[in-house]
Amino acid sequence: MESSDFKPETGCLSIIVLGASGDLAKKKTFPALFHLHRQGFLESDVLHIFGYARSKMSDNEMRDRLRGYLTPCQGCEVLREEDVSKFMELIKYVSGSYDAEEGFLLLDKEISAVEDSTEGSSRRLFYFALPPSVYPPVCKMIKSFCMSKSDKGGWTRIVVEKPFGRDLDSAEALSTQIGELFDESQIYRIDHYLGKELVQNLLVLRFANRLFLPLWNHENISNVQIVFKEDFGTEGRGGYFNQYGIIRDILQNHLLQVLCLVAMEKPVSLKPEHIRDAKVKVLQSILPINDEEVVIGQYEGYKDDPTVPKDSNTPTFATMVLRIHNERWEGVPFILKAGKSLNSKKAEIRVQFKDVPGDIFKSKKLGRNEFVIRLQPSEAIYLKLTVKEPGLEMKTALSELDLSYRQRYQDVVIPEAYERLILDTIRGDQQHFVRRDELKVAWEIFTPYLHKIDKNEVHSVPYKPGSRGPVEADKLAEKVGYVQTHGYVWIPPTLAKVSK
Ligand SMILES: NC(=O)C1=CN([C@@H]2O[C@H](COP(=O)(O)OP(=O)(O)OC[C@H]3O[C@@H](n4cnc5c(N)ncnc54)[C@H](OP(=O)(O)O)[C@@H]3O)[C@@H](O)[C@H]2O)C=CC1
Ligand SMILES: O=C1O[C@H](COP(=O)(O)O)[C@@H](O)[C@H](O)[C@H]1O
Repeated sequence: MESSDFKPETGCLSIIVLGASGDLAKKKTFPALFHLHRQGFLESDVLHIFGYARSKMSDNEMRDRLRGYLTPCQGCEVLREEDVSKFMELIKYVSGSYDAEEGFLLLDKEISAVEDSTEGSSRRLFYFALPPSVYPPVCKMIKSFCMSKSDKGGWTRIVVEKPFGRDLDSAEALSTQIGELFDESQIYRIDHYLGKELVQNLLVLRFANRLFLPLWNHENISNVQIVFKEDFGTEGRGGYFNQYGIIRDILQNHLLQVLCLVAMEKPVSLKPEHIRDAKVKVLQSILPINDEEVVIGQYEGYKDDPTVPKDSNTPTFATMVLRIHNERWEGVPFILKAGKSLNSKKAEIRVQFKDVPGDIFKSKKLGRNEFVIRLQPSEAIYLKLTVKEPGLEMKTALSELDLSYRQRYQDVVIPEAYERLILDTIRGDQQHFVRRDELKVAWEIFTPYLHKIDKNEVHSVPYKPGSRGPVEADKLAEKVGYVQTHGYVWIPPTLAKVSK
C-alpha cells in the first residue's frame, strides 16, 4: 500500500500492445501509456513500446493514428508537442497475424534487439487489446517465441481485458487454455473499475474508520445499491454489444467487483492474495439469482442499429438483486443496476440505513441515512443525515456531511483507472486484478440467468431513451426495501451564500 513497499526494477521494459490498430488500444491503452510516460512513471531510457496488429503500416503511420487520441494529462492545460514527440519516438510497429509464427518471430527479434542494447533484465508486458477469441493462439505464440530471455532475468506478463468468456463454461475453457501456458502470477485480468479512485478508497473507508465497523451489517443497513448509468446508447458498438448485453458488459464484472469490496470481510492483510481470498469468500456466499428479483430492459431504438438483429432480446438495462448468505449480510438486498441510454451518467454506491428505532423526531418522514460514494462524475463521498434546522424552532431537516473531491483536493490530479492499473502490472502488484477463482464464481452467479435470456425464456422490457429505465426496476427496488428520499436539496458549497 505504501509506495515505500515498491522496489524499482532495472532493465529494458518492453510494452507490447497487441491489437494496436483497434479501438481500445488507441482510446485507452496508448493514452494511458502516454500519461504515465509524461508523468515520469515510465523512463524513456529503458522503455520501448511495440504495437502489433494485422494491418500493414509503418512506424510513422502507427504514430499518426495515435496522435489524435493523446490528451493533456489531468492538471496540464495543453498537450505539449515536445511530450508527444518524445513518446512517439518510443513506439515501433510490427505487423503479423495472431496465429502464425512469422509475426511473433519478428516481434521477438525487435524486442531482443532493444534488450541487447540495454543493461539489466528483460521485462516484457503483453497487453491484449484483442477480441478474446484470439487469446489462446496469441498466448501460444508468445509462449513459443516471445518470452523474456531467462539468461537476463526479468519477467513476462500478460494483461487480458474483458469480456473474459460469455458464460461459466466458455470462461473456464479460456482460463484453462491460458493457464496451461502461463502461471497465475503472470496473468493480469483487468477490470478498469478496480482502478477508479473511489473504488480504491473502499477498503480504506471501511477498515480504517472505527465509525463504520459496527454499522456495516444487516442490523443497521437496509439495502445497498450499486448503480451504473450512461446517458448514451451503444452508438457504433451495437454489433459487439448485442453478443454480450449489459449483464456481461457491466454487472458481471464492474459492479460485482465493487460489491465485493463493499461486502467482503476484513482481509488478513493488504497482500493481493489476502484481498482476493476475501473477495472470493463473499462471492461464494451469494445465493442463486431469483428471477422475481430481476428486471431487464432494452431502450427503444436500440434495434435501429443495422448491426443489431431485429428480434434481439439483449438487455441494455438490468436491475438484479443479489443476496449474500452470511452472518453480516443476511436479509440485505444488494441492488445492482446498470443501463445505457438513461437520464444521467453516473456510477455510485448508495448504502441506505434502516429507520431509527423509537424515533422521537419523526425523522422517518424526511428520509433515511444514506452513505453515498459517487465513483463518477465529480467524485464525492457524502452521508445524508437528519440535523436540527438552525433557528429558534426545534425543526429537523435532511442535510449531509460532504466530501466532494473537487473541493477538498483542489490541486490533486486523480489518475485515470487505466494508468494506475498498467503501472500495477509493471510493478507486479496483482491486488487490483481479478484472480481465476474469482472470475469463476462471478460467472457461476450470472450464467443461469444469462442462459435464460439467450434462450428467450425471459424478456427485455422496452424503455424510453433518456428515461430512468423500466418502471418495474424502481418498483423492484422499493419492494426489496429501498425507500426513496423526497425533498432533499443539496446546495453545492461553491454556490452557497457567503456570510458577511
Ligand atoms: N458532494 C456532492 O457532490 C453531493 C451531491 N449531492 C447531489 O444532491 C442531489 C441529491 O442527492 P441524492 O439524494 O443522494 O441523489 P438523487 O436525488 O440523485 O437520487 C437519490 C436516489 O433516488 C433514486 N431516485 C431518483 N428518482 C427516483 C424515482 N423517480 N423513483 C425511484 N428512485 C428514484 C436515485 O436513483 P438513480 O440513481 O437510479 O437515479 C437514487 O438512488 C444529487 O444531484 C447529488 O449528486 C448531494 C450531496 C453531496
Ligand atoms: O467496460 C465498459 O465500461 C464502459 C464505461 O466505463 P467508464 O469508466 O466510462 O464508466 C462502458 O461504456 C462500456 O460499455 C463497457 O464495456
